[in-house]
Amino acid sequence: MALGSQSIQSLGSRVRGRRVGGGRAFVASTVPPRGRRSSVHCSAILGQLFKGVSGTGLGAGAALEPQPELEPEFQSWLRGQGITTQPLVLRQCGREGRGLVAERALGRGEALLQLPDSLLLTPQRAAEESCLAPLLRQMSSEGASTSAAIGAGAGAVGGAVGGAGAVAGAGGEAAAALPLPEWSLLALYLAELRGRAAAGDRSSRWGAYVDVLPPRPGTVLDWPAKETRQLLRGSPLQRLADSISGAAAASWEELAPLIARGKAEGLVPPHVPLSKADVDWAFGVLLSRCIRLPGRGQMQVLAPWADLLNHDVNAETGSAAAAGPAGASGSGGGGAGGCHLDWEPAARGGAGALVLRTDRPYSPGQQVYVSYGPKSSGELLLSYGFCPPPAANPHQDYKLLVGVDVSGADPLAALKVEVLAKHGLPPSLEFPLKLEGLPEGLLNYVAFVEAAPKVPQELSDLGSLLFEEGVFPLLDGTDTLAAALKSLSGKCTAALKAYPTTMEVDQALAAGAAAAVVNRPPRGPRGRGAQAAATAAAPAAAAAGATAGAGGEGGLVTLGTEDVSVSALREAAVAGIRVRERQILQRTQASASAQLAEVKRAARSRRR
Ligand SMILES: C[S@@+](CC[C@H](N)C(=O)[O-])C[C@H]1O[C@@H](n2cnc3c(N)ncnc32)[C@H](O)[C@@H]1O
Repeated sequence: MALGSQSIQSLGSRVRGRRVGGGRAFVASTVPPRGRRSSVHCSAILGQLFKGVSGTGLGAGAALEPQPELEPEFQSWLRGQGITTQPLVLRQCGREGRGLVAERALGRGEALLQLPDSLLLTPQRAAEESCLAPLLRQMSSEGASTSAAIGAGAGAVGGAVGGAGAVAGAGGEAAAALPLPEWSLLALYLAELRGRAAAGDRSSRWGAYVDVLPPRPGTVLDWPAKETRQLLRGSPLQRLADSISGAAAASWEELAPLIARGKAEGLVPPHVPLSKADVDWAFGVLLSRCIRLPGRGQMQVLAPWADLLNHDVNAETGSAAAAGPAGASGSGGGGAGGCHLDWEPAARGGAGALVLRTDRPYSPGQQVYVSYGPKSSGELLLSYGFCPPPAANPHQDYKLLVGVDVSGADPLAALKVEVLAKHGLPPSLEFPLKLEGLPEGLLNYVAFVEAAPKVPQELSDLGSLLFEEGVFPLLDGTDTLAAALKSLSGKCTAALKAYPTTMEVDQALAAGAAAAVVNRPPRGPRGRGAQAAATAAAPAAAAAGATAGAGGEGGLVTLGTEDVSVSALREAAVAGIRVRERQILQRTQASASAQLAEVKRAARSRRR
């Protein structure tokens, strides 16, 4: 599924003439295309969403108290690789897990991190260092490159990855030489590294990095499939979950025969399982930590140390575009605010480095954030395992899928698909409905796919009028704008009916979790063993805007005074998302009805 915001925007930009909603309260909104995000932003202020709930106690301007070094082996490895970790220090940042904090006062525009190429786990490096390197080389020389299936599927994951917008197919600077999509190469090598680490094999230089990766990244890939279906029923998030798991499955389909061949040829050391479980874990790590570098041709990499930056939605304020550590993109420097993370060729005396540039001054003790991109709370939940309160997330939306009915019920379907293609539009599109207004171009698109002209050839003129001139004509005496508004209203009704729960139930579910969490004082710093459960707890804890203490084993975490299963926490987070989605649908429906009434009134007065 490739329902890109790029298409939505190009559609919007084409629509001229009679604008719908323009100048009214219900105005058009669009999403920046993933591929063109040009900056990553960070903020030192704990997000509004999480005000006062960080377990670190590190508020803006607080002095940084000395603490024992976190992940000392990892940090000593970094130093051994020539990295100066200062002036950022690794700290436990409450519910957000580990994060990077300013150790001293930082000035605006300071170049931090400075990771050289040798410290980036690139797809090329993964291919070269993999135990399957001989096979991968052979594939490269045979020009095997990317399979279409994976390219398409993984692209969907990539979009979720770190907001990576990261298309997992050939994308990086050395893409032409890659035997497999970037995504698959990284997953393959990461799975091998995990196997080696588990067996105590310290031969890889990445061992210290792999040791600090989360045992359960907490993405939707960790959710039981049945639970995912139940939880997301009725929500457009189900499509995102499907595309993420579909891409992971497609990638595994591609890797499995290669791994089997490598084992048969004795290339895989006996202590390295390269199991599906290890590859699945690697997909989760990539989904939540992979970084896309515009400065290196959109290459996706794992970047130790840089991938310890947490997300703050406010970190993108004041700038045109953003992506996250996982999608960290930033060529172009961004707008007024926000850190900028990207490969800078001139850094390190011209050798090049991954650089994080501060957007403004920071006080000692302030956490430095980046934005993982303009993502809804559901997108963050599925891709990163945490869920900011949807009502406070400016990127919260309801992704409405609109498309030509290709089931056979519409006799004009083939012609419609053809005309849409002529205008550079796909047969179906996701439009991000928001409380503030309709996505630009939505009504034009709906008017077209719903049209049923008596003379099919009229579709061609209709396409030109709607998409090139932004004009909604009369078609066989029917006002196409009125028809689009009516259809939109109907779609909202249907979407509202598709939820398995009621608004009241969802409000209670979400509020119940929030109350239980808020009533619970945060616990002390977590140990490594508690991390998996804590990560899983993050969604509802974040949904509640508070910290859940990490508790017991076997999927149990402590929430309020009770031990509840991680499933219950996810349920509460998703309930909070459904509440917001419903509000968006209701507002859209009300607005569509009001506009429809206005259109009818105008038609009546024209007739008089
Ligand atoms: C790129 S890593 C950042 C480092 C991470 N905190 C760690 O300890 O490894 C992304 C993960 O950090 C956590 N995270 C990042 N931003 C967060 C936020 N605003 N709230 C809660 N968790 C967050 C999530 O677990 C996410 O999957």
